[in-house]
Amino acid sequence: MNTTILDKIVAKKKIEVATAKANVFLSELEKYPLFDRSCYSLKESVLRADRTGIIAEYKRASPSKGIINAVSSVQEVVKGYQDAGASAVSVLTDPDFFQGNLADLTAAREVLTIPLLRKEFVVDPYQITEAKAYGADIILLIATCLTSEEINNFSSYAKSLGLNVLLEVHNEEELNRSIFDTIDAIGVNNRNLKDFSVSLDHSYDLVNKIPDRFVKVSESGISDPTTIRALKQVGYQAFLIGENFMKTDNPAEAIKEFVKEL
Ligand SMILES: O=C(O)c1ccccc1NCC(=O)[C@H](O)[C@H](O)COP(=O)(O)O
Repeated sequence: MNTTILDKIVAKKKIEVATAKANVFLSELEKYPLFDRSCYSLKESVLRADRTGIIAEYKRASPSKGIINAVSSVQEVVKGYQDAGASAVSVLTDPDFFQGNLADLTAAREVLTIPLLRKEFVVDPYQITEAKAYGADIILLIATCLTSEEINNFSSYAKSLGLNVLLEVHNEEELNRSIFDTIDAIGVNNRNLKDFSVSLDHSYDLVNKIPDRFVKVSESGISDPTTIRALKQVGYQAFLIGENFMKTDNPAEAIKEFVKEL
């Protein structure tokens, strides 16, 4: 069987987490000042009429596109996202494939009063403790990378810390084996993480299969306000957008212009 980039990301992630665990014990993370904090609710933020439903992402690079934006500062960008009406902000913390880090997450937390997602490939509950300790309100669980048992256990642990849980699926099989009451939001990733093809059909095909008690999120490949209007019509409440803003010289300005067209 061919090894995909996703396999490589997950393999590298397991090594990264083992190193982190050896360097900073879990009991130490639990003493970090940001760990003892109540989290902003993703659902409440998404439902607010004065916000757009956009979960705007800070993304320096990606496996599919290489370098996207190596210059814009995290605080300037995420503050701009918030000021433009984003419902939440997503910050990638993977260093090897996305050029992110946990310091970016804490820097974002310092300037935000809206929910903050740690965008990461979670393979171990230690990363969930880290997410809280470094300032996140939301964690992502990617069904493609996890068993049903892991999704159940990891989401229960995240809820016990007061975090919001966003589950990411790409097809019906993943959706059907991943629904637990400890999940707050379900995101349909329009990008196939194995071959990077992008199609909004995934969002349209799955929307009515997601129970209405979950916040419905459409993720990736969104570059046009018209697409958001169409996705809203079929039942999506939130929209994860990264590259479309980050590929510009001024992501904060780009979201402002985008929102004017909604
Ligand atoms: O973006 C990639 O190339 C990628 C490759 C492999 C795994 C994950 C990947 N992206 C993570 C994301 O989920 C996106 O950053 C996010 O949905 C925003 O997508 P976009 O608006 O298309 O930047």
